Amino acid sequence: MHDKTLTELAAGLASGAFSSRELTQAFLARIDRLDGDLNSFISVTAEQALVEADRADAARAAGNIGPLTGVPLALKDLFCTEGVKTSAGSRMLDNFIAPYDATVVEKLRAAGTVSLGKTNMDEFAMGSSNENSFYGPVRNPWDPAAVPGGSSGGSAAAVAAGLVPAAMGTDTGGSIRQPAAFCGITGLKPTYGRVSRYGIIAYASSLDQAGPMARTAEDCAHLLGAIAGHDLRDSTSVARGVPDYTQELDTPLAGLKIGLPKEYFGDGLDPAVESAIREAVKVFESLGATVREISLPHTHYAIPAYYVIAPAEASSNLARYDGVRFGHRCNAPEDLMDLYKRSRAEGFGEEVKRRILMGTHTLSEGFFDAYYKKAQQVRRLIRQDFLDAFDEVDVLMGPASPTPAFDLGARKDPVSMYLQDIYTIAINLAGIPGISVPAGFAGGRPAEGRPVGLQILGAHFAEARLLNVAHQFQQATDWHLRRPALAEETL
Ligand SMILES: NC(=O)C[C@H](N)C(=O)O
Repeated sequence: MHDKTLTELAAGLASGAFSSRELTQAFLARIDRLDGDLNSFISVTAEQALVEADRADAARAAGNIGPLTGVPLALKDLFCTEGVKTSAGSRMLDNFIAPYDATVVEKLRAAGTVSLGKTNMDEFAMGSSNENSFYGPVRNPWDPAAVPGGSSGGSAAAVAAGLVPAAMGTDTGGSIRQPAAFCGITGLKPTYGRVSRYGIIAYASSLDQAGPMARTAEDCAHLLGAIAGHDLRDSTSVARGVPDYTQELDTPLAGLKIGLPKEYFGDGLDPAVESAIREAVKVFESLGATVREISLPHTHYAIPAYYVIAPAEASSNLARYDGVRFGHRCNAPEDLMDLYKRSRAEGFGEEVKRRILMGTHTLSEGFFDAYYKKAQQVRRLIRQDFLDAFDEVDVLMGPASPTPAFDLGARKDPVSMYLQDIYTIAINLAGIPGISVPAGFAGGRPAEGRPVGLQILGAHFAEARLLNVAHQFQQATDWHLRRPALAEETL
């Protein structure tokens, strides 16, 4: 069962081929057997999952069902889940049991899905390799020497290894798309405001957005439909109807106008990644699309702008972890100052501290105009680049990441890690949606056989179009059906 897509599993449940309990048990057994080395889960909530599965089976028997009733999935460990540890990959929240459900979790539960547990991630979603987790690194199912990407690395690895058919991630600067690319799965970052952020542990509030990670675009379409929508508890969620994202999947692509941003094919792009992307573009041409070069002239400002804005917002969001109300508290504090200082020094890891320091500096008096304000102005120019591009073309395409997955421990310098985000970050700054789909494999050592992701970008709220374009590609190719050897293992 583990080799089926979410859509196929939903059909199997509907036809009575298996029950949600059987499905849930099968995936739990796989997690039990295969996750020791992968480390993709922080918490497995087996007991609760079986209760939810039985509830789904009972609902089905009563005829009270939706398209996702009884389907298992997993949640990145920054979605608050009532009564379940929600750590954000940090020692700071290792003892935090969330008192309520995030809106995404509430919606998934209302849709009848079954959560198998919480997946590993870079601490507070800061990272591109999952090496910044308090719970240890995650391994890439395609090659245990490689990272799975980050920060939603646990979600990506769990789906790629067939431990769960789908998982939720979040994307602030690439955290869904880059790990999806590294692990050979499909990951969608929706438009900012499409999905409620209520109950998602905040990193950079003007950029954070939740989205689905699964085998196929079709699976992502079902999941996005379940989690999208306006929420009074998140003032940045947009009051706009949620379409049926599966409806346009089969629309033919004849006449589709594709733009290739020339800045996404420049220095630093791995040749194997480039050739996979160019081959993928040819597939679209064979489906009747036209292709032209586009320029996004402010692209090179995206990383500097993001690494001012994101740490600034993080330094403010993370001020709440003070050891007083919840989270890690140091032993025997001498006074309040000592409590703050030691709780934070012990609770946060190195990268989180680095970003809090950077953010506090750029927001401090005398520096605000030079850094934060300027970065916001640059952000506006970056957004305008995309708006101009979408006057000319329907979608943009390029690589999700400049390289395939790199080796664990290979990038020690934080700047070289930040450069990983070169093709993903501008999308968050502009607030537009983006999807990464499997598009081939790298050749040559050490990346031989590691997946490559094609990134497809659309205008604000063009998710249905992106899913259509991605689905048509998946009808014409089989990259998304390839499995790492680990995932072939049956029980
Ligand atoms: N959170 C993300 O989207 C990942 C990004 N690499 C960051 O560290 O900020």
